[in-house]
Amino acid sequence: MIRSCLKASRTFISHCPVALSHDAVSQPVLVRRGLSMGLWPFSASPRDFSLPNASWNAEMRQVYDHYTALCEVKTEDSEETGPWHKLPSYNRSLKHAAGGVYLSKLIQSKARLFTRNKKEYGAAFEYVIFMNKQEKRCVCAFQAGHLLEGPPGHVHGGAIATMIDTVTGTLAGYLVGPVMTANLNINYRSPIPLGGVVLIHSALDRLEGKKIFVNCRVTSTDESKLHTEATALFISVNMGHLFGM
Ligand SMILES: CCCCCCCCCCCCCCCC(=O)SCCNC(=O)CCNC(=O)[C@H](O)C(C)(C)COP(=O)(O)OP(=O)(O)OC[C@H]1O[C@@H](n2cnc3c(N)ncnc32)[C@H](O)[C@@H]1OP(=O)(O)O
Repeated sequence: MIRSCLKASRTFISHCPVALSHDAVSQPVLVRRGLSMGLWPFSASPRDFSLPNASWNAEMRQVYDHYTALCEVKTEDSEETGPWHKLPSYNRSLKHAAGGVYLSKLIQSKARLFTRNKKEYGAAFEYVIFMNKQEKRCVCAFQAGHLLEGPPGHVHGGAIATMIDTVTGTLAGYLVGPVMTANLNINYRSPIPLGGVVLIHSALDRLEGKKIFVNCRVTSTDESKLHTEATALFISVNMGHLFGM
């Protein structure tokens, strides 16, 4: 069983955008693997859910174009990489999931990332995350679909919390490797209209041993309106923790 867990974790590791070296199962060592996902095991060309689609409104597209331009600085001679990176986003993390420790094969095969479990464009979580590793921060453009309604015409607080957990967790994971959320503190300041686009800004506050403290602000795209503020604590875990070992 331990061998199958290790195999599962290695499969997982080798397909993370920011992954650990193979001998990092018990001792994380960060290895930047770039954004290529060419060896993805589930299909020849997995869908990157963070690419523009027909459901994106003009504001969402505008933010995407703005940050994409900051990713690629083209000169006459060469195409340099800017300080920002667009992260790809897939709906499955694991082929073998928890190595059979907890999950039945049926559940393993059907498991999907919560925020990417709708095939219908625009129905729920449309988002794209841009990472700035130098500044240890990221920005997410989030367009909330009609299935995320809470108060009439506005986004459900749980859906907002999900996105905050996702963005802050992605930042923490990008910077230090596998993490789990230990604490999430949220203040809802003003409601987010359904179908609207907001920016979710997240930055590293500090690292204390295994603890990663991250802050987060959800604002309008022009940043004039504050919708939500949050702080999050993530704990660095080894792959064994994720697989119940
Ligand atoms: C792997 C990534 C793959 C990504 C690829 C797919 C891409 C898509 C990206 C989407 C990104 C989504 C990101 C979502 C991430 C979740 O939503 S995770 C799910 C929700 N979280 C959980 O279920 C966590 C459940 N809790 C646990 O497993 C364990 O309690 C923890 C949090 C891992 C900590 O356990 P532990 O390692 O034994 O830590 P422990 O030694 O007890 O404590 C370490 C330190 O932290 C402190 N601490 C621990 N808990 C707390 C707390 N709640 N409050 C304050 N301090 C605390 C302790 O006091 C201690 O402090 P020091 O004494 O060192 O000063």
